[in-house]
Amino acid sequence: MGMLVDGTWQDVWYDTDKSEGRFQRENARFRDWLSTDSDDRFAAEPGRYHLYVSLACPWAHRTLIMRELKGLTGAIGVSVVSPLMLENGWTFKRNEGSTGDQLADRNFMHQVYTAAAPDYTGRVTVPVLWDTHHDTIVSNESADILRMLNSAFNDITGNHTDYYPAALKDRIDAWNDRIYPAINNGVYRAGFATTQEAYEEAYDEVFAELDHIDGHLASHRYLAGDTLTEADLRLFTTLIRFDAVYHGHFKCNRQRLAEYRRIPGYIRDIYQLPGVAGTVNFDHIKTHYYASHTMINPTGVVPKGPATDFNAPHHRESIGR
Ligand SMILES: N[C@@H](CCC(=O)N[C@@H](CS)C(=O)NCC(=O)O)C(=O)O
Repeated sequence: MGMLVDGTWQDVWYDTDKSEGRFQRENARFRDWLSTDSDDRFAAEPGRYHLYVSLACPWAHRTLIMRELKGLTGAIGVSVVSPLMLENGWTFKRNEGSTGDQLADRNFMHQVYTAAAPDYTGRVTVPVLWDTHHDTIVSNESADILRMLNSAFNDITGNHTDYYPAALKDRIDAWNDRIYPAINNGVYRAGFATTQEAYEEAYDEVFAELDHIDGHLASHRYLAGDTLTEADLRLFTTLIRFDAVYHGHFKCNRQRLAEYRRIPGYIRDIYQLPGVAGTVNFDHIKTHYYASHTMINPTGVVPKGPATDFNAPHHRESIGR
């Protein structure tokens, strides 16, 4: 674990000293957008853009699911990093489960960042959307990448399914605003807290929001109603990891999600959508968290369980109808 400082890699852990033990996520720095206009700098074209992802990472996972649902697997290539993130950060070690860097055969993810910005200072995160024409990073913000994949390639693929429809925009935005701090980032705030108070604050927020969601799902198949939207995809990647990782490793252990009434069926509903199960890799997920965060789990031993059947029937087809 580390970061780039003026383009040089430094092996340092998150600094929580200045924030009373609270983990604070850094904002993404590359925030350009793909365009449907062929004259624009980042025009959408098949074969031109590439995703750098970790199969362990919930933020990267969102972009892989959208790539599947939007029929973009042929148009956008993928490089998967090794699940272990140690002194060199994310690596492309093929003997540790990486596909290798499919574009330039680099050894480390930080070299992707310095290829785009030689004097970059900041964290080296996945996902990254890379442009092979300008040899640079378009975006390293998963929420933005999700929106781009949702709309920029529609005329190329003919897939016009909209996961951020105008009619549901306000509802989706409202859910995203709740779920990001309380759930997506909430589990990290619990897990990376270095004071009791910071941990308990995050833990309480995580379960208050999960309780709220479980209640909502009693009468709504998905967050925004009976339509699957990006808000569900953003929530799903945290939920699918919860019992395997966040419950134990991040100490979010008031209960397992399996003990909720509706959340387990909701997870299976999304898991069973065509293309989604293939994006879920529990080997990478568990190895990454338990073996990379050596200050939380110094032995690096990876738990075998839990044994959850995400293919069991979800019985949610008629909810809310
Ligand atoms: N805001 C980013 C966050 C991405 C992120 O934090 N990814 C994690 C992996 S789950 C990462 O690469 N962390 C490396 C680090 O913080 O040094 C997004 O949503 O794309």
